[in-house]
This record gives sequence, C-alpha cells and structure tokens, in this order.
Amino acid sequence: MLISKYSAPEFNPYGDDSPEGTDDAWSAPTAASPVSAVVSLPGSKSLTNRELVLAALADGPSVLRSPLWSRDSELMIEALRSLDVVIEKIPGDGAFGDDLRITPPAELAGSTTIDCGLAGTVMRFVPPLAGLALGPTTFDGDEYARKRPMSTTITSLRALGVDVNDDRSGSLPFTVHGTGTIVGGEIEIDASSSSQFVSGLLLSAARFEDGLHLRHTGERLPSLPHIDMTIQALAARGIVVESPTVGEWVVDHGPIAARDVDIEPDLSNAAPFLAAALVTGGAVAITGWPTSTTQVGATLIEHLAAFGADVELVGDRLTVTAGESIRGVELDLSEGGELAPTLIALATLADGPSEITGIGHIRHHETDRIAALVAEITGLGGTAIELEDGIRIEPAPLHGGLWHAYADHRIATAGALIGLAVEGVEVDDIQSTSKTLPQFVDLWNGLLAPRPEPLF
Ligand SMILES: O=C(O)C1=C[C@@H](OP(=O)(O)O)[C@@H](O)[C@H](O)C1
Ligand SMILES: C=C(OP(=O)(O)O)C(=O)O
Repeated sequence: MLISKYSAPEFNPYGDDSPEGTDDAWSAPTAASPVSAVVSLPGSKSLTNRELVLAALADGPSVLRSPLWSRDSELMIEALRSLDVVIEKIPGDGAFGDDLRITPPAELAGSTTIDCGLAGTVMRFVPPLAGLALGPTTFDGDEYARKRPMSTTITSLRALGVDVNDDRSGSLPFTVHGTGTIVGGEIEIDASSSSQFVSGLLLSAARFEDGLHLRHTGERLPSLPHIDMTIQALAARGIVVESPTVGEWVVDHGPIAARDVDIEPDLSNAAPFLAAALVTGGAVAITGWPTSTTQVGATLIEHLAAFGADVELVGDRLTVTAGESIRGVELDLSEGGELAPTLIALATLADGPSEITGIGHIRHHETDRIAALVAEITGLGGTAIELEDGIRIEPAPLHGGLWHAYADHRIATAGALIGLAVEGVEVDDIQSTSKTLPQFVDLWNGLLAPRPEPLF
C-alpha cells in the first residue's frame, strides 16, 4: 500500500497491487518571490517516438538531432532494437544528450519481448511493426500499463490479417505473431479512448501490402493535433495521408523516405514552467519555441492568456508574464488532454471557479487523471468536483500535505506547481517525471534560483 504521512488517498489506481510506498517524498519548493527565468527544455516525446518509428521503417538510415532522452524514448529505442533496428548514439549539438542514427534492418525480426513501461506511444505504435516482423513479439509493461486500453490495437491488427494472442483480452500483455508482412486494407476502429490507436496504424500503413483505409466509428476522437503530427511526419517522408472525411484516412503502399530531422523542444513539458509565472506573479520564457508546429503545447498561448497572463512570442522565445490575478476559466481540452493536469492545478489557485471539460479520455492516461486530480486537490483542502468529462474547481484555501503522483509525470509536476504557492506540499514520486523530463527537479530548482535582479 502507499504509505502516506498525512492521509491515504481515496483513489488508488493500483487496486490491491499498490507499489511499495516511499518515505523519501520530495518537498516541493515554495516561491519566496516572483520567478523570473529563461528555461530551455529537451525534445518532444511525441516527435521523438514518431520519428524513431518512421526511421525504423524507412528505406535507409535517418538521423534524429536533439532527440528526447527519457524513459519513454529509451523504451522506444530498446523496443526497436529488439526488432533488429540498429540505433546508435552520435555526437550532436543539443544541450540534453547525443543525437541518434537509426538504420533499419533488411527485415524486422520478432521472437522477442518488448517492455512498454507506461508509454502509450510504445504500446500503441510498435505492435504494427511487430506484425511486419518475422516471429512472435510479446508486449508487456508496468503494473498500471496493464490497465490502459489496448483492445483497439489488438482488434485492428487482427482485422488487418495479423494473429494476436491476448490472454487478458484487450490489455497488456499480448503477443503479436508477425509473419514479415501485413496485408492491410479497409478497417473500422473505435479510437474514442485514444488518438494513439489511429497514429499507431498510420505510422506503419505505407508498409502494408494493400496500404490502409481506416475509419474511426466512435463518438469522439480526442487529441486531434497528435493525429495531425503523425500525418505531417509522414508527409515529410513522402507518404501522403488522404482524409476524405473527418475520422477517415487513406494511405497507399509505398516507401517511407529516410530523413534527418530536428526534434523541437517538448512544448507540453513547458506547461508547468510557464504556469509558474502566473502562480508566483513573475515571468518565464521558454527558448526554442517553434514558429509553426503540430505540438498541442502551442495552445498554451491561448490557455494561459485565458487565465489572465500576458503571452508574447518574439522570435523563438515565448514569454509568459503574470497578470493582476489568476482568473477562473472554462476550457475545452479535448484536443490537448495532456495539458489538463497543469491547467487544472493552476485553476486551484485562481480567484474564480473553473470548468475544464472534453477530457473524459484522460482517465486512460498514465493513471485515471480525473480521479487522481480530484483526490489530490481535495486532499490539500481544495474543492474539485468530478464531471463526466472533466473537473470543476471552486476557489478554496489550500494547505500542505502529501501529493500522490500515481507514477504519472504530469500529476507529479501538477503537485510541484501548487507547491510554489502552498507551503508543505510533498510529492511522493517526483522520479516519475523521468518518463518525459528526467531533468525536471534541476530545472525547477533553476526556476527558483535567486537572481540579483529580474531578467524581465
Ligand atoms: O500520439 C501521441 O504522442 C500522444 C497522443 C495523446 O494521447 P491520447 O490521444 O491518448 O490523449 C497524448 O495525450 C499523449 O501524451 C501523446
Ligand atoms: C498521456 C501521456 O502519455 P502517453 O504517451 O503514455 O499516453 C502524457 O504524456 O501525458
């Protein structure tokens, strides 16, 4: 069971299989004065893991410059290596680690087991490659990964002619019996619980013998910008994805071009840093902000302005300056569910009520994020009401306490954000930030480092 110094959380995503609790909770630093900082961030998880997959399927070697080095990207690298893709570190100019050269094998090889950790991109993007490989590939992951929905990946591969064996029906672990080819063709899927089901199929589709004609039949389709990111990454490698109607995609069989790619900084990981400007009444700039991007983190510009911030993009630097107060907001985050934990944490410090909706699907992220946020905010004395597809926050004074991260990097950083304004917040598993940002604690401390005079 989780060991809490304060009180046990009512919501426990692990059921009876809780990981061991930890005594070394991280004391979230409180800001003594308004922050004034320029922050540079490592590469985007979503771009790195797409480009790794596309490079593995390409017609020659590719280079990824300034890729993300984190648990999710390293799991992806190991997954592809185990299918016989050659991935080497090469020196680069990036501040956060080496570049990568990826050389696809003549033939992908199965007969392996892949650890997906808790990475949605590994568990949803790699199984089609295992279908294209020769031999069986078993997929498994962390305890909580076994609770993330996988049935759409499994049934879609079966519909495309691949034999998949899933003893636990619809979740990890399962085995893809690759024969070296996937027939492909026309299929219908329900991707209402994750856009990654669509992206995972589109990324490999050009390698299917008959290509792919995919139709989404579910009621809603979350995280559309992530599907656009997939389509754009494919276009840059010469693969055209036609979309005759909303929720329908057609990809012809054809070669995926090898390519050298620069990975943009992770704009979703910029969220807690930028929000820190509002929480402390200060200013934060992020470097390397792209002029045009498919990353959903770019919508932070509108979202933080709605909370009352002044947001300015000059060249490649995005600066967020606090307004007079933090305003309550009404936000539909159906396109950017991964921003929800930060923006909901910010809403707990606003001077009016907020409703953040369109995020029913984030119950299927690293944890049930709606239940987790309601439990943790309530645990600090806040008022968070669970809605069918979101959360309503009403202003209430918060107090310190143990903030459970549920192994979820974005719940952990949401606790850190509240801790800037509320003394005594302790995050039980700040190491979970290594999923996409292993440097989080150092960068957060840097944000708070005393400066002789403000930078802005
Ligand atoms: O394709 C991707 O890289 C992602 C898609 C989204 O997933 P969902 O559609 O499950 O929200 C997003 O939340 C996740 O962090 C990354
Ligand atoms: C939902 C997320 O991750 P994953 O790629 O594991 O789905 C996330 O990073 O917010």
